[in-house]
Amino acid sequence: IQATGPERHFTGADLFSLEVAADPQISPDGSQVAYVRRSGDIMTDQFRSTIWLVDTRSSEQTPIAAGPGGHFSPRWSPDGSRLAYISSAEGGTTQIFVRWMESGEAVRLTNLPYAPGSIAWSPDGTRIAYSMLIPGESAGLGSAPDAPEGAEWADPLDVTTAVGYRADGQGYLRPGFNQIFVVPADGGTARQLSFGDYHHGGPLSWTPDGRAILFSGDLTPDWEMDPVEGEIYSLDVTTSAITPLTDRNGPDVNPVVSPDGRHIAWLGFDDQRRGYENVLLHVSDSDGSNQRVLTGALDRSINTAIWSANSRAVYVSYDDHGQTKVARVSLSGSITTVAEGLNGASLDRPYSGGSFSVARDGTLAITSGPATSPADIVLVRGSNRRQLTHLNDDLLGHKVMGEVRRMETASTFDGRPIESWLTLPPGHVEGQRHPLILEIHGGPFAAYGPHFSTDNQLYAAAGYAVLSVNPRGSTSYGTEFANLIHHAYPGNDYHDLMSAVDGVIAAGFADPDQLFVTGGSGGGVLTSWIVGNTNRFRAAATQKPVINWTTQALISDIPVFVANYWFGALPWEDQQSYWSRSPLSLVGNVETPTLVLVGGEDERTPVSEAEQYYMALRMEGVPTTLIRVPGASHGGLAARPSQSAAKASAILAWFDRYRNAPNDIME
Ligand SMILES: CC(=O)N[C@@H](C)C(=O)N[C@@H](C)C(=O)O
Repeated sequence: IQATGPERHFTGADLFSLEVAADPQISPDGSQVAYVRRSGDIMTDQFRSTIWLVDTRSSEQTPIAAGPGGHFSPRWSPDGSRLAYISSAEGGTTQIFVRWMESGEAVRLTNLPYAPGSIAWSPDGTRIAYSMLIPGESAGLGSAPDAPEGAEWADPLDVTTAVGYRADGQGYLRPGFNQIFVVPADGGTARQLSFGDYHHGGPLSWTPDGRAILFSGDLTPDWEMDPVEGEIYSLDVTTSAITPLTDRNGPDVNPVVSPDGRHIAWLGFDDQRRGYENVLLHVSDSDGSNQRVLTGALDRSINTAIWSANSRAVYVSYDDHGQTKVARVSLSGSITTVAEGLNGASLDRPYSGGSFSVARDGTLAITSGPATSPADIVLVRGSNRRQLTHLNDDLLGHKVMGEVRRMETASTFDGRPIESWLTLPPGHVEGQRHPLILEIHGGPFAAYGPHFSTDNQLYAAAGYAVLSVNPRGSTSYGTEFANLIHHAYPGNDYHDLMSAVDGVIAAGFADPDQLFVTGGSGGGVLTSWIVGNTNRFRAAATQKPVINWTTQALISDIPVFVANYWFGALPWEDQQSYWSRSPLSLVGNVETPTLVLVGGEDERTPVSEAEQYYMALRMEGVPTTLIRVPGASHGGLAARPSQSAAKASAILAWFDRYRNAPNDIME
């Protein structure tokens, strides 16, 4: 069928044309920003990563690595003359490349058997440190008979004694440990610096004299059973001797040495085995003495820390009321917000996020954009903001997108203010009511905000208003609000969600007879919880949910964390709590037609969670359908544009089936 005019609404096919900016790295002199551009590719059905350079004066763009393969992690040499990055340009395993900016020549520096990560220039620009997994031996037990020559036998048995033997996005893990290496920056032989059966984690930070590299890890025998623990260590580049710089019960991670070498900044908290803790910015003297917290008064979690060039302050990003901001934190602890409105690279749902870097003079490069478009690169100099890229103007400039409005309601449970964002159908006319989709975030310790979301825009283009709520438990409102669901999730967050729905009905935006609900992961938990508690919704779609906390605590890739931090007991020690907080315990109440959807390779909330719910709904005679997204992990449910568009389409088709159904069909 021939189109008779331009398509003014956002469509599933548009996902292939979206582009989003990530990982902006401003050059030390502030003249250029290297960034990762992720672009939909209709022929491979993927988002491809390329590296581009944008001039901060002219906004002119130059490709740095945009040919075949994936290219990411651009990092400037300390003098700004070279750019290191990781790339699969030559096929096979990703490698470290360096580009000489003046000549434009790029060379592959390494020939590594496994993918490198956490690349970090030495302060004199002569070496690059990186981390890489060194495979270990599988635990052996018994043996197969000897194979005759030429025989083709099945793979040997896979024997494991590891706690972390699976990970979302990776499947069953190859045994081995992350080690730290260093390679000359103009080519040569890489040298392994760390050894032993422990993970030596990035990011890596050199001391200014180039003699040591700081990293984090848990180098204690019990590391497998304590998923949160971590300390900062100093690794001597010559002798490989390791010196611990921190020692407390709780994570100490992301060390960064100040440019003058006098201080170390890092992130961490005291572990109280609570579901949520604010991650705090710490500093100490260079030997780990004189440790103190700089952001205790902020009551927000710190995501990233970068020293100012004069070593007097640390720039940090943090989430506040669903928005990501950058603040300058002085060594005396004064905190000044210097940039707002950051946006992350995730496209399907409106999660908070975003990244930034700082030039020598304090100019910031941030990822930012309105709620109706994916993130671009924005330059922030004092109170001046300048958008350097316009990656989606060509696609979205002539489309009518769903407008996003901030809402606030008092919870009927205890009167607390509950913030949310309402995406209205394009062309909304004041006073018009729409069918409403309540779309619930996961985590549960995470936050939605005024950020671009393909799911919400597709639902809005189909005529639905979409409500993204931050119920109790959401991050970016402080420790007390987040921990209102400690050992009590799902629970009173239900009332916050219902209050937000009633708020948009009272405000005249939503048709009270046309309510729908969906959400993923923790949002899938709450979707299933809602239909177990009320029949107000015409239809539901629970995505990658936890349905049974006992199986989740034993089969997911975060078993010890779920048991120790979200329950405080093992399933057989407190089966009552595990069962009463499981949506499966309420399945006998469900009458709402409920679609169940999960990634076929989800290791976080495994496929068996969704399958249990689907079968329980079938046994109860509730209208349902099970959708598996082939090859999709938990984090990658929307990684392939075709699947992301088809997922939204399936949910809309399910809701449309019940949208205009007469009430007697619903009963
Ligand atoms: C900690 C964690 O992974 N929780 C999951 C159960 C979850 O809810 N994830 C969210 C962030 C998602 O939307 O996938």
